[in-house]
Amino acid sequence: MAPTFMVSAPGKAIVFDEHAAVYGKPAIAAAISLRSYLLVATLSKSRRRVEAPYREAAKIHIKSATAFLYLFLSLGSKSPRFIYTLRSTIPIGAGLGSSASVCICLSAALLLQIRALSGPHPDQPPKEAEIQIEHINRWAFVGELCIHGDPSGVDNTVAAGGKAVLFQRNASGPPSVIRLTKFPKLPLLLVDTQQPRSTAIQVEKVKTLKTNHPEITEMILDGIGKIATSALELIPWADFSGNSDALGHWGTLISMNHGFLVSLGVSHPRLERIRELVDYANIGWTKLTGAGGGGCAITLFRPDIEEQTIEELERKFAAEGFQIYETILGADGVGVLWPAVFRNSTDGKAGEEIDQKMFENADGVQGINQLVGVGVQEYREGWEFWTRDVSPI
Ligand SMILES: Nc1ncnc2c1ncn2[C@@H]1O[C@H](COP(=O)(O)OP(=O)(O)O)[C@@H](O)[C@H]1O
Ligand SMILES: C[C@@](O)(CCOP(=O)(O)O)CC(=O)O
Repeated sequence: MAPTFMVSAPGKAIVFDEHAAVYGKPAIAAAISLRSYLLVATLSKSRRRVEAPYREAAKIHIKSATAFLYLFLSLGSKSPRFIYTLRSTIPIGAGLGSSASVCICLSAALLLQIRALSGPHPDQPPKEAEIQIEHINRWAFVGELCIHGDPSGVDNTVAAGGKAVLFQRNASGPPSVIRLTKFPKLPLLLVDTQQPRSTAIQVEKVKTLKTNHPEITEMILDGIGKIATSALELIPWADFSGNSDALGHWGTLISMNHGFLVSLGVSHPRLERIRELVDYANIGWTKLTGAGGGGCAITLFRPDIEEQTIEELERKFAAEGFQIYETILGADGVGVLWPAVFRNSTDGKAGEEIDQKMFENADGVQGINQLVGVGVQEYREGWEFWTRDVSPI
């Protein structure tokens, strides 16, 4: 009987150049340490059934249940004796690529079950690892087609390989995607306005602005495009540890990028409130991420911020109904915990299997992170990742 195992994949944040990306400018999206986790447990022979990963048939789950069924019927092992249990720490519908992360988990788990992947293991040649990542990514894209209709493929590419990508739309074909394997791991505050938003409406807003004020809007879009280029130039050589100017340089670019997005009309009073509170606390540089009009803001921390200042700010956010996440930018891509057994443990659980009940009962984001997390506060040993060849940037 195959052991119980687990796979995990990150969400994403657009770090530079949303909206300008629609008009062919380069944009940078990076993996964040909020993740989906999928536990695959084998049933005994007497219990032959397939259990879908969503316990409540809530409307919001229907699309991803469809993706699961499509992938399961395309890739599923001939012996349907498994329970797939999905838990996630990524807010849904907030522009953080939750569905792509789910699809990467489903695709990786199903491909592992039919033994169509090799690794991950520490000695695996990067070229071979790259092939596995792409195999997972392509099937995940099929799942994304079920959920999003016509996605660009950026979210699943980031969730598969982690770190970050530079993507650029192409008038005559699919977008070009360059993997940024040297992208730094940076602590990030992610604040969810809890304000629902529609990407299509925000994109339409910019289109109308461009029709009514073509010259000025194009100037703004050009300006935004130059921001990603400038940010990119720093990656190969910069030290982002806080001992150099690199972090401040990126911080300035983040603030400038937000200013441009405000002038395109895609911010929201709740997003501006986040920026105001962060600016008063003077802890970092803030911009909206994704389509805007609600959704999330990201703050890159200045170096040497006192924990107390962050805690005070977090209290203010909570009092005003914002949801906060301390995350890492440039997180790892798809990972595997095989078998799903505790390796390190301060609670005397080392060697114990992480079973379905334990996973289901984990209490919220914190509970999931404590149990199996590869996030910020927790890093459970045993997770392995396919590691790509290091690119020049
Ligand atoms: N963890 C999840 N569980 C169930 N369904 C999900 C999950 N994540 C995403 N989805 C489905 O995918 C849709 C798109 O969500 P998401 O990827 O978060 O959108 P975006 O990143 O564009 O804001 C949701 O409306 C929901 O139907
Ligand atoms: C506004 C835009 O640039 C990014 C939208 O991001 P999201 O849907 O919020 O993840 C649209 C796009 O590039 O397709």
